[in-house]
Amino acid sequence: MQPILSLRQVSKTYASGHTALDHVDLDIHRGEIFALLGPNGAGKTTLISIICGIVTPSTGTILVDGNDAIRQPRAARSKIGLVPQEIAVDMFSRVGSAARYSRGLFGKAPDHAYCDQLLKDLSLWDKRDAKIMELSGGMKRRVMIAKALSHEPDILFLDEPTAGVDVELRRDMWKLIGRLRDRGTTIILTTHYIEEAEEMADRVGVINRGKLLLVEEKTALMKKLGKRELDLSLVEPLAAIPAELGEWQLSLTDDGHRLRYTFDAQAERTGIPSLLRKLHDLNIAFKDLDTSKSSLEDIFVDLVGAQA
Ligand SMILES: Nc1ncnc2c1ncn2[C@@H]1O[C@H](COP(=O)(O)OP(=O)(O)OP(=O)(O)O)[C@@H](O)[C@H]1O
Repeated sequence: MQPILSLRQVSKTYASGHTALDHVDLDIHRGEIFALLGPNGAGKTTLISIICGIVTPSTGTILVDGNDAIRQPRAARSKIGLVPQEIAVDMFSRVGSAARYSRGLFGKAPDHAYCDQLLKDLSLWDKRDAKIMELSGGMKRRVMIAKALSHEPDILFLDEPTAGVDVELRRDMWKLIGRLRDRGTTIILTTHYIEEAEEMADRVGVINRGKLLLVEEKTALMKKLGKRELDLSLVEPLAAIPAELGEWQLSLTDDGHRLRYTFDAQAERTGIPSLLRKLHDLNIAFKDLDTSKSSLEDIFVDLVGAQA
């Protein structure tokens, strides 16, 4: 299937001389949730702004559902809903009219039933007569989403959708994004909450200093780079790892009180039973054991750290 969004060799050097994007190639599949991860200043907002026609790229081409974002900006933009990082709405307008008004800006015929349904889906229906300034931060964010969806876009960009919102609202937001995807909307979100990508995304892209370092299926990425660790708290500290334990990948921490075994999370045989037997044979006793899995966060820190 044709990608819904296709970027080729997109670069942006601002007038200041700063290169915010450096030859980015990216295809987004129809109907997926794609999370773009990157630290502050990595180029995420610049990338979204270019796709939405807000910033002009220095080089490169962008096709939005077959429309050239530079030569056919209106057609390209009509396919996209954008929820920016900053809440930017007319605080005096009423919730009920915000989506209807935004729809009009895209030149779409009024469809009150559709706009009302949006408010219901976003749990804003009870607030339809409230002024936007009377809403909580989380509710204002929902209004931003209603406005972004008002013209029935196929692609929804969410720039840091849950920055500064509490845990409960974040979970609500994730559910909402899941529902939108179920209805066929392609969702691209930027985040520096790795947990968000881990929870939601089908694919993950990692960007740092304007370069797209990697694009991968989330589960494949976690399989490929994921490691597991088994930590044993020893009864007696060890000065060194005995030679008899050479076949396992072990390290000593905590002044020899802790023996750590790192193994491939996906391997058929973990090697743990044989390691425990060997420890028993060597009279190395432990009082506690703990396992952990490397998260997307560990993988991300390794990737970005390697580029530093
Ligand atoms: N208009 C501009 N003129 C000059 N430099 C800019 C401009 N806009 C952004 N930059 C710089 O480009 C780089 C990328 O910024 P961008 O906002 O795209 O990053 P980001 O990944 O979205 O970061 P954040 O998560 O902090 O929003 C930063 O170093 C930023 O200072």
